[in-house]
Order: sequence, then C-alpha cells, then structure tokens
Amino acid sequence: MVRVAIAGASGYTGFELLRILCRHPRATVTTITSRANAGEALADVYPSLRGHCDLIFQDTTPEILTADADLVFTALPHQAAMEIIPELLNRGVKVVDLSADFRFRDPAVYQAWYQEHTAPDLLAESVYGLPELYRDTIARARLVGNPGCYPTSILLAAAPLLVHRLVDPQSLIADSKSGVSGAGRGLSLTTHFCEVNDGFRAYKVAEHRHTPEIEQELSVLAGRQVRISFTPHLVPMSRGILSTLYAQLRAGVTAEQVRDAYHDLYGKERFVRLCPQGQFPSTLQVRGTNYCDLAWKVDPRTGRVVVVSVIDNLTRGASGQAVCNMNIMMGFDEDCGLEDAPWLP
Ligand SMILES: NC(=O)C1=CN([C@@H]2O[C@H](COP(=O)(O)OP(=O)(O)OC[C@H]3O[C@@H](n4cnc5c(N)ncnc54)[C@H](OP(=O)(O)O)[C@@H]3O)[C@@H](O)[C@H]2O)C=CC1
Ligand SMILES: CC(=O)N[C@@H](CCC(=O)OP(=O)(O)O)C(=O)O
Repeated sequence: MVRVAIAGASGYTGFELLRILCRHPRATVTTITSRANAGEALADVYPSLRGHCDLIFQDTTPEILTADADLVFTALPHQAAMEIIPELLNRGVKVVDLSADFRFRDPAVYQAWYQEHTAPDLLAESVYGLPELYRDTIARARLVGNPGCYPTSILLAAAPLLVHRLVDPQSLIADSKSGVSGAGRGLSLTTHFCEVNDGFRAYKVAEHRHTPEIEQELSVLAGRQVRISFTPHLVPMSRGILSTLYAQLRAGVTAEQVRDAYHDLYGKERFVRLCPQGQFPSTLQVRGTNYCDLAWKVDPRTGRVVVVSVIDNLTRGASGQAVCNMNIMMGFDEDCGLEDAPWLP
C-alpha cells in the first residue's frame, strides 16, 4: 500500500482525490489538510464521504504532510504549491502537484503568465503529467506537474494531427466550454448561481493562462514553436469540459489518414475513447471518470478537420489524472482505482 497525503483536501480537486482514493486498492489516505478546516472531521465538511473516510483535517505544513506518507498530492492554488513542494521533496516523498507551478519547462514563461517562480530549479526536474505522451518519464519522476483541465482536453484532441504532421500547426483554434467547478470551491461573484445560471459567456479571450501551457506542449508535438487561438467559456453546469478544435489540413491529406492517426496514437489507450464515426460526445458520457472521449470530422468544403473532445474537469482534468500519474510513479496498473463507469444522468 502506498501512503498518501492530500494538501488542500477541502477544495474540489481535494475532494475528488478522496472520492477516488477511498476505494483505491493499493493506496491509503493517511493525512488530509486544510488551514481553515484543521481540527474538523472530513465527514463534517463533506457529509457525502461519511462512512468512507474518518480522517480529521490537519494544518497544511510540510511536517504534517510527510509524517506518514510516501506521496503527497498538492491540491493548492498556484504559488502556495511551490512554497511547500521543495520541502516536501527534501523530506523524501514523491509529489503530484495539481497547480500550474511545475507544468512549465521555461521559468520565464511561468513568470510572464503567473508570478515569480520561487523554485525554478525544480522545473528542470518536474515532468508534465499527461500519461499518453509522457508515461515513461512519469514512471521515473519524483515531481509531476499535473496538466491543467483545458490543456488536457485540447492536447489530447490535437496530438495525433501534429504527431502525424497532418495539419498546419499555426492554424489551430480551440474553443472550450467548462463547468463552474473548474473555478474551485471558493466563493466569487463570477461563479455565483445567478451570474452563471441560464447564461453562457466567453472569458479571458486571447489571454487565458492556459494558453502558454497548451502552446508549450503543442510545440513539442509539432517540433516547432506553435501559437494557438484559445477561447474558454463558462457554461452553467457543475462538471465537464467540451473543447472544439479546428485545424487546416495540409494539401492532399485524406479523411482516412486522419482516422488512422487517431487510431495509431490511441488505439491501445485505456482512457482515450474514439467515438464511432458520426457520433459526437457529450460531457455526460465521461462524468466522474478519467476518460477523454474524442470525435472528429474532415470538412472537405474548408479543408479543415474539426475535433471534439470531452472530459470531466475534476477527474481527467485534475484528480483522476493525478491518481493515474501516482499509479505510474508507483508501478501500479494505470487504471488502478479508476475503473468506474461514468454516472448518468
Ligand atoms: N477545479 C478544477 O477543475 C481544476 C483545478 N486545478 C488546480 O488544482 C488546484 C486546486 O484547485 P481546486 O481544488 O479547484 O481549488 P479550491 O479553491 O476548491 O481548493 C483549494 C484548496 O487549497 C487550500 N488553500 C487555499 N489557499 C491556500 C494557501 N495560500 N496555502 C495553503 N492552502 C491553501 C484550501 O483550503 P484552506 O484555505 O482551508 O487551506 C483548499 O483546500 C489549483 O491549483 C487549481 O488551479 C487544476 C485542474 C482543474
Ligand atoms: C471555469 C474556470 O474558471 N476554470 C479555471 C481553470 C482551472 C484549471 O485547470 O486550473 P489551473 O488553474 O490549475 O490551471 C480558469 O479558467 O481559471
């Protein structure tokens, strides 16, 4: 059994980690932390977990997080994560960080979009935690930067097209719609029920901080610097992301080549499901799971391919992917604890 601590267990991704790990056959959660809830029982903060886990929240300190753990999930806001992760590593645990603090290869990019990086040396060591692309390095990692939710949905949609050189990498446009839990559990006017319900809006157009993360990984896949137009939208649902990706096909590329590229990259993948031709996925079909469901269509009128990708932002976009990364780091089967079928309705 691997002993696990969760920093920031009172937030939405922390809760989702607990939901998954409570039934994980090879992991046991020993420690949960939150500054505001320290001293309270988990079941008092999250009554839905009553009977599944009887832990008490403790304060978020490196000493507490490493006292009885082999691996720590840091489900903390950006900046707060990098403030404690160097000390966690010094104390000998492995870390899967759900924030953006260890997703970037170049500290200057992080600093341009976030803030000063207080542990830039660790960026050279951390591994971007997208299992389909990096499972071999994840297996050897001590520190994994778990991908952002929008990047996960967009990178999985784009990868076959770039790996097989089927599209002009500079033509990529991604239009994404997220449920409100993507903004975390904290209260704010933008996620207030009356501000979100019955409406639908774009936000942070051409300036969302996931743009450099997406471009970093698209550039690796394309073998050259890539720029993307990325527009996120907030939709009135609790969970889920649907991303629509548009790309210009290179001259002469056929629909059969596009189909073969998706089957080549994902044919054996446990968590990427390719929809039957003509069926486009709903966020409902991946709810509460680590699946990314993909569908595409070549439009012969425009010479573009349109790809639709759906994930659950809290599971595949955060905590499910984090557990998958833990499984790889510990040498477990990738789907250990992640085998559940989606919920419906
Ligand atoms: N929600 C989502 O869909 C996704 C979120 N992420 C990332 O995962 C991380 C967690 O997100 P989420 O669970 O949604 O966030 P929440 O706001 O729901 O939870 C944040 C958690 O961190 C703790 N916390 C807040 N501020 C600090 C601080 N300064 N120092 C230490 N602890 C702090 C909070 O508890 P307390 O204040 O009591 O200590 C709480 O437990 C973030 O980095 C987020 O960007 C990534 C992908 C998807
Ligand atoms: C709906 C919503 O607000 N979504 C969040 C994305 C959450 C996410 O993936 O988080 P990271 O901050 O860890 O990169 C946003 O747009 O900021």
